[in-house]
Amino acid sequence: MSESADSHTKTLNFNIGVLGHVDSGKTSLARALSSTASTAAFDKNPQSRERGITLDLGFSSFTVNLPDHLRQESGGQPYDSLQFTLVDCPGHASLIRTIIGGAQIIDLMMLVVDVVKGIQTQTAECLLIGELTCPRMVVVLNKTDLLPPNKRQSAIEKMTKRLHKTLESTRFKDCPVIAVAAKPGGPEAPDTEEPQGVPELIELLKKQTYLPQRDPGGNLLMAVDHCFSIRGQGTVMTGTILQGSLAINDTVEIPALKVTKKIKSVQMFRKPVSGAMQGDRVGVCVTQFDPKLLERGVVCTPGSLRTLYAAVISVRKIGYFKGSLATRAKFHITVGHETVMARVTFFGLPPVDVPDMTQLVIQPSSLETPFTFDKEYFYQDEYVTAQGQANSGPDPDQWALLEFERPVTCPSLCLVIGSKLDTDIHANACRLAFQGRLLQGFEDKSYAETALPRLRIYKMKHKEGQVERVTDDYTVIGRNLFKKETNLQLFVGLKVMLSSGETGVIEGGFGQSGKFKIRIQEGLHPETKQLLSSTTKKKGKAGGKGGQANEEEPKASESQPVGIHLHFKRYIFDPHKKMVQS
Ligand SMILES: Nc1nc2c(ncn2[C@@H]2O[C@H](COP(=O)(O)OP(=O)(O)OP(=O)(O)O)[C@@H](O)[C@H]2O)c(=O)[nH]1
Repeated sequence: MSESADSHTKTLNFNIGVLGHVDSGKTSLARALSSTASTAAFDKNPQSRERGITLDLGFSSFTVNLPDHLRQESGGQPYDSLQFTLVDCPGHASLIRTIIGGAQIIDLMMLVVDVVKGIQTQTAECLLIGELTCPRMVVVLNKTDLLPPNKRQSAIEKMTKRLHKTLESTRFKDCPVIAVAAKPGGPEAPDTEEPQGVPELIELLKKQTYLPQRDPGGNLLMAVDHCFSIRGQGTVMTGTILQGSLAINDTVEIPALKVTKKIKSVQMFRKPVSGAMQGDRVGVCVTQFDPKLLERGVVCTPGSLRTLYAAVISVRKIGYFKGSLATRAKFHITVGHETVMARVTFFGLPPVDVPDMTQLVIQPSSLETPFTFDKEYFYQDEYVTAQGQANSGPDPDQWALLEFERPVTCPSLCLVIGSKLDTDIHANACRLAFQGRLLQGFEDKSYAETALPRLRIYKMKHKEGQVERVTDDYTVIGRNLFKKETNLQLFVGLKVMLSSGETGVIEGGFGQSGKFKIRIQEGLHPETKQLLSSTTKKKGKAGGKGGQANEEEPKASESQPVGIHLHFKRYIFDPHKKMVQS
């Protein structure tokens, strides 16, 4: 919670994410709110006008009188005013980046809907993101001036009903819906045209506020969105503190530049302060560096962030995503404050014939599925939705390995969103594919050799061959299970099953053509011997070499009555590709 420059007044900062489909009027609304608040009689604070028009890279703020319910809630720590910081989220990529980065600090989401167009693709995506990250929402139906005056009220009511129906299945079930015209007349209208419904919206926002939980503890993480230098003073980075706190004289790290810098001064909305904490928007002046090197990025407690080449995440498919989640496919991954491409490998626990109910228990934290290197995991060609869970609840026991195209810097356990941003926004399809939480990061560039072999993800394989002949009561020669070039040593010791019922063990290769010896511990059944010797006799007649151990390949047309079945596991990241018995 911010302490304003004047130590006699204390301002409570409340962050509102402004989200909605392209062109729904987010920026116009943010502008209308800021200017209405600073010019109208909402605020008796003399500094509000100056603050209210601070528009910088999608962030604006305005100050209003503290509502009574907050005065009561804040009890021993009374505030004098309430500052709304609007985080206007523009294009999609920056939207999810901002939201994920700001997940801990957005206290309320304002979903802007074009009243004429209703719910559009991005509206639905914003709703999803809101569900993942935001405790409260207000829906703003914008552009009501475009409705014919005589049908305006009924059209607004109809749209409100439709929205409530859509929201029924979300946790924003009873959220308020309000109608406005942020910029009546559209782009051509003169700026003097007064917005409609904005004072009412401000009142509604005030009612929806609560005391946000901010934690000054833990490592500092600040998202920087702008950087410039001031001659003689240093370089200023503006941004939002996502985690922890900072103060003058602290040393902070800029991971992208691999440098640490000392904080010389801090400002909040142009007023000097001695420090700031989670949720605050600040300008931080540090010792000089070239601002061009850091357009956007993060600042943190030295050594607290990790640069990852790959990661294991818990994963849940987003129900509205129509595409498939195929292993080895590439997705845009938003993690921490970055969006990068990554190749994804999905895996889960081995399938069970009889469902073990303990495996279907949903983790209460809903996003964090325990992950450990000690378990064995089952490779999935495609993400598997847990039985009976549909897409609504968290999937237990579903993970994914992400291999980033370039390393990412992020805090541990952060939220991860996978999307297909290259899908056409007008295709009317949800581009958010899955969400999860980062559970295990791989910081070593050579993770494929060092860490991945520890990740025991296996595929089940099945091979079928035939017994060619018997050499003695305890040994048979098999064929057609392996190719000539297969390294049979990798299979030595694996158990096989004969179609006649006996089990055996692969003892080693036999000759050069991929044949192999099987040791039958219990001995061959007399019937099996009988069956095989009759085939061998037949073959002997045909080929003239029956009974003798040789490497001649039998003709494909010759039927072999005894089959060999081999089931084994293959660990997909095993550098030696050793085969293991199932
Ligand atoms: N008629 C009318 N037009 C509006 C209203 N609000 C916004 N517009 C117009 O709608 C267009 C989009 O407005 P913006 O505020 O830029 O929308 P946005 O959602 O911020 O757009 P992006 O950031 O590009 O996603 C502009 O041409 C605005 O002038 C309104 O209340 N009525």
